[in-house]
Amino acid sequence: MFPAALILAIALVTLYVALSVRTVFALRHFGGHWSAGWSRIWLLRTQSSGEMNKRFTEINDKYGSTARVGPSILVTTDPDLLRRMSAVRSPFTRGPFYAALKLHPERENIVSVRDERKHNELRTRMASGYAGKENPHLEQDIDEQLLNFFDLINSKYVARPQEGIFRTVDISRITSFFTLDVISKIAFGQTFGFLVNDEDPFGYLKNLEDFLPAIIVFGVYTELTKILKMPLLKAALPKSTDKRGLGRVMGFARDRVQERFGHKAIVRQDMLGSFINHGLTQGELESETITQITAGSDSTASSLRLTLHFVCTSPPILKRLLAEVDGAIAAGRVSRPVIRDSEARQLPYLQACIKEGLRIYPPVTGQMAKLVPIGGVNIDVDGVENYVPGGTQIAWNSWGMMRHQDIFGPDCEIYRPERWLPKDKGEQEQSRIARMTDTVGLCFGSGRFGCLGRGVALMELNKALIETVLRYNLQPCSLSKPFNEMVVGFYVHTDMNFVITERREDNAKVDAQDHENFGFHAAALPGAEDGTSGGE
Ligand code: HEM
Repeated sequence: MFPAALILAIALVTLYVALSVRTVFALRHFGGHWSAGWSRIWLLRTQSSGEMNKRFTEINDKYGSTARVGPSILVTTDPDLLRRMSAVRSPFTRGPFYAALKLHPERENIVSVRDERKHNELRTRMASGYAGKENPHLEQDIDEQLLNFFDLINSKYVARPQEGIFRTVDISRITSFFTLDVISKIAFGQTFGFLVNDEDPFGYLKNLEDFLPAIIVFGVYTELTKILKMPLLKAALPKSTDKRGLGRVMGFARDRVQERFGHKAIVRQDMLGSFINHGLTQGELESETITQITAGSDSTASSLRLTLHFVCTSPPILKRLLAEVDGAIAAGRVSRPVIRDSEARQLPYLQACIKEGLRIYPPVTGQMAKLVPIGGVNIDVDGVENYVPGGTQIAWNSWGMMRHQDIFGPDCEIYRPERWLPKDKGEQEQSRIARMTDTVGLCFGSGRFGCLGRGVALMELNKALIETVLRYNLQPCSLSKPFNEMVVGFYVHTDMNFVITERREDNAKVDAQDHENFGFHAAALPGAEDGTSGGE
């Protein structure tokens, strides 16, 4: 008995070692951390480090534009490879990674479904709803939420030090409130009420933070998603009957969907209305509405808050942006109280600021790994052809992709919107900018996997960035640590505390007058000018 068990154990270990060696050798042409060929522990540690974007970039910088991060996982910063994998007739498919993006306990959604035919069909039916083509109120709905955003700031967060009112606000929180209310309004005609209540009414954002460990583990060991089908674990997943968190959001979405069916069905021209017109069933919609909320809120919020941060902490950039828009307002090219999307698109420096924001902080940093087809493919890695066997997943490193020095210039770590402005009208400049534009557009993915909400996201950014800097001065409370950041495929920002004061044309004049009226003098510390050391 004993020898038989021993033989079995030895046979299993030998089999395991042989399979591992085969896996390690299959991608031996690709550099990476020494342990990455043997296990996914390095990947797990990287994902849980809170700075996966930077660690992936270190690996790509060291080992090449496509490098190894797991036994059968590569990561790439190569824009051409991403385009190739996502192209309409490409044989690459979604990798097992996508299964981890299933949020509804029973149903797939457009982001998680791996079956190509089903995905394609869903995409065709949902595209016009996401693009807002069947929603005549889309722009007005966004404007309304932006004005609610300003009402919240005006009523609770504007500091007026001269009146003894000292306030700060965490802009990571209120920018999320803004995009969450926008998406709920344009998706099903009713806001969640984040902005008007100045709170997270469902505990959704808090719940997202609680889920971070699971998001990290499932993103690496994607096969674990299968165990979630077990009744015991399934019961622990968010449900639409929950009182708080994602489950409560699911319940809200389910109720909005239910209202559209039955004999007293509400008919509205919004995303949901468009999806219904294109034949999505009630069950499909219950799953898709959760995806709308998760896909459509955090990414835009992080881009908005970080672009605001970069613009407002760089006086020459802010000055130039304001000069551009003030000039356009004076020329009657900007609607009030909120700029139109079409007008914002005509402001080159505003566009440069937005593109630079998306470049320096691409909002989606998750793997979004594509699966190499059976039979394998040859790919180019920095000028060398390498074979990748079928079944390998190729993830993207969006952070590294947006930092290619040969595309964006040697100062790609710096927020500099000027890089987007042509230095002359020559062909070389045109192709430099076209290449940068093509690459930064990839932060939305590409081809048959590209973001369906791109137009909505850009509309929000076009409006919110310029209208905020027109109304307010924003100053981070701490320059040494302006915010806490955790990167887990998206950004979790906390304590992004800013002082917000009203921007009034006459502010500078008023201050100068105050000094005159009260006879203030700069009381300099004794020092060099009067020849004293100031120490006595
Ligand atoms: C700056 C903001 C945004 C960025 C950077 C962004 C980026 C992305 C990326 C990288 C993907 C996946 C690409 C892939 O799988 O290869 C994606 C997919 C998607 N996004 Fe966005 N997104 C943004 C905003 C939005 C908004 C506002 C919405 C909804 C209104 C939205 C809806 C979607 C949907 C539905 C998909 C799935 C498309 C499909 O599977 O065919 N996104 N987005």
